[in-house]
Amino acid sequence: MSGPDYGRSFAALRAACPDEWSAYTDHAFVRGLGDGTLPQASFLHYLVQDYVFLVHFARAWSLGVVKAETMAEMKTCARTVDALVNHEMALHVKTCAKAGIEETALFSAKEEVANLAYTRYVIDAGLQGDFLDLMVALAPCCFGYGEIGLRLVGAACNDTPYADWIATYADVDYQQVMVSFGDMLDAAVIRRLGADFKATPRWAQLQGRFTKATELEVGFWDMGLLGA
Ligand SMILES: Cc1ncc(C[n+]2csc(CCO)c2C)c(N)n1
Repeated sequence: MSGPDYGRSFAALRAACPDEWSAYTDHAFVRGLGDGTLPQASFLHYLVQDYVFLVHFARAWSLGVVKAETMAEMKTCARTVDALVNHEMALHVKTCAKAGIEETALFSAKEEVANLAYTRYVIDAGLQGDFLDLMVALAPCCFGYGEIGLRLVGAACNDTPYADWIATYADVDYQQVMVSFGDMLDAAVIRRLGADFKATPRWAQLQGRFTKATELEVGFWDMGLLGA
């Protein structure tokens, strides 16, 4: 199964962990979003946890500003921090408010272990490693949701209550952001490892980080299902 074109590096990373990648992007939670069978309690539980997730993800992307080596890299990271903190989290706030959950409750929500494991893994990849270690740990989150959004918008039944969620990630603007991120990642990889990056020992390490972050996405969906 091939996915959208988000660049060479992502295509190589994804192709090297097909089982983990389908466990993530074709998870029961994702199917439930598409056909509308996901219980609302599971969705809300996920959304509250995802708010906390985005708080820590914004911290991880901020680390990208610290580790960037070019102006293009720094701009991508700075833009993403702004998008997360000032825009994407507003969607969570709005949806939860409709269900009677206030933003202060979101910020102080008890963080599930699967959630904590994922974001701290990513932050540690950035602290211990360099810009590439951080970017490949961040990549499954961004590209995976882009791929899920595109697939579901083509296949979703019309009356799923999760149409807004699907539309957010299938949106052309979001897809364009993923294409730009893919371009930036390709340039960052080639700058540091060369055009034949897949032949380098360093690539195997980066692949390990990408695969681990993908597994942690599976754990996040599992957590969402259990929360109902
Ligand atoms: C568990 C989890 N994984 C991925 C995303 C999607 N996401 C989070 S940050 C980001 C990129 C910056 O815009 C994207 C696409 C999510 N919300 N929650």
